[in-house]
Amino acid sequence: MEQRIAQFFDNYIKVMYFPNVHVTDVIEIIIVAFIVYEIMLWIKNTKAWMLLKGMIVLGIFILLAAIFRMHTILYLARGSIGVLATGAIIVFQPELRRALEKLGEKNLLTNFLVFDKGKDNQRFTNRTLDALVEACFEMGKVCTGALIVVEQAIRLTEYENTGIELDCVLSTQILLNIFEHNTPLHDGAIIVRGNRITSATCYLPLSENMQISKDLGTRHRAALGMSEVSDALIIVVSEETGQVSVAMGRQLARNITPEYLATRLEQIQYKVPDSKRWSKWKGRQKNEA
Ligand SMILES: Nc1ncnc2c1ncn2[C@@H]1O[C@H](COP(=O)(O)OP(=O)(O)OP(=O)(O)O)[C@@H](O)[C@H]1O
Repeated sequence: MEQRIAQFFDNYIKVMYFPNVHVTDVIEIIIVAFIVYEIMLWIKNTKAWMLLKGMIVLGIFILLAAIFRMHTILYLARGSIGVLATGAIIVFQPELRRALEKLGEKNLLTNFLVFDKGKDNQRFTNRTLDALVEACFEMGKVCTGALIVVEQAIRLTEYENTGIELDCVLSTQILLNIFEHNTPLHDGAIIVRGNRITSATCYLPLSENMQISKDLGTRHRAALGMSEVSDALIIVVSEETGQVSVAMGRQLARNITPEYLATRLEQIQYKVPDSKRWSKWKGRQKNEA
C-alpha cells in the first residue's frame, strides 16, 4: 500500500509544476476576477447580452468554416471583423457610455476615502425627503400625474435643457403646484438636484425594454428609460390609478408605500451611503418589475 502511494507521488506529484505565488499575484487574481465579474454583470444587464449571443453563433459558424476549409467564408469573416467591431461600438454607445460613467461615479472612490457623514456628504436634507414623500402621496390621493427625477452622481444637464429652468427650493406646495392639471409646468418631468428643483417639463428618454408591463404608459416608460441611462432615482405618480412607483437602476417598483419611498430616498440621501441605511431596504419588493 505504502509503495503504491509512493509510486503515485513519484508518477504524478513530483512532475507537477507549482509556481511561486506572491501576494501581488493573489491581488492580481482578485482584481481580474472582479473585472471579469463586473463585465459579465454589465453584459447580462444590457443589450450586450444579445451581442454576446450573436458573437457566439458567429464564432461557431466561423469555426465550422475553418474546419471544413470554406475559404470564401473565412475571407469574408476576416474582412468584416473591423466593420463589425465599429458597428458594435456605435450600436452600444449608450451602454458603453453608461459603463464608463459608472466607473467615474464619485462614490466608487469616495467610498474608500470619505468617512464624513456630515453636511458636505448630504445630497438633500430630511425636509426635502419628507416634502417629496408627502407631495407624491398627496398627488396620488387625487390622481395627479407626476414624474420626479432625483439626481445623484451623474449630472443630468442634457435632460434639464429639454425643459424650463426653475431653480427653486423644493417643498410640498411647489410640487403640488407644478403638477396641477392644466398648468404650464405640469407636463413632463422635473429634475431635483440637492434641495432644489432645477427645471420642469423635461423630456426623458423612453425605455425600449420589451418586458415592461403593457398596462404601463409613456410616463412609466420614461421613468424606466431614465433609470437605464443614469443613476438617478425617479418617482412616478400615476394619473390613472394614483399609485406611486419608483425606478432606479433599470428596476421599477410599483405601487409603493410612503415608508418604502422614504427608505429609498434615505439610501441616496448621502453621497457615501451609510451601511445602516442600506440594510433597512430588504432587497427587491415583490411588485418590482
Ligand atoms: N418621454 C417623456 N418624458 C417626460 N414626461 C413624459 C414622457 N412621456 C410621457 N410623459 C408624461 O406622461 C404623460 C402621459 O402619460 P401616459 O398616460 O402615457 O403614461 P402612463 O405611464 O400610463 O401614466 P398614467 O398612469 O399617469 O396615465 C405626459 O402627459 C407627460 O407628462
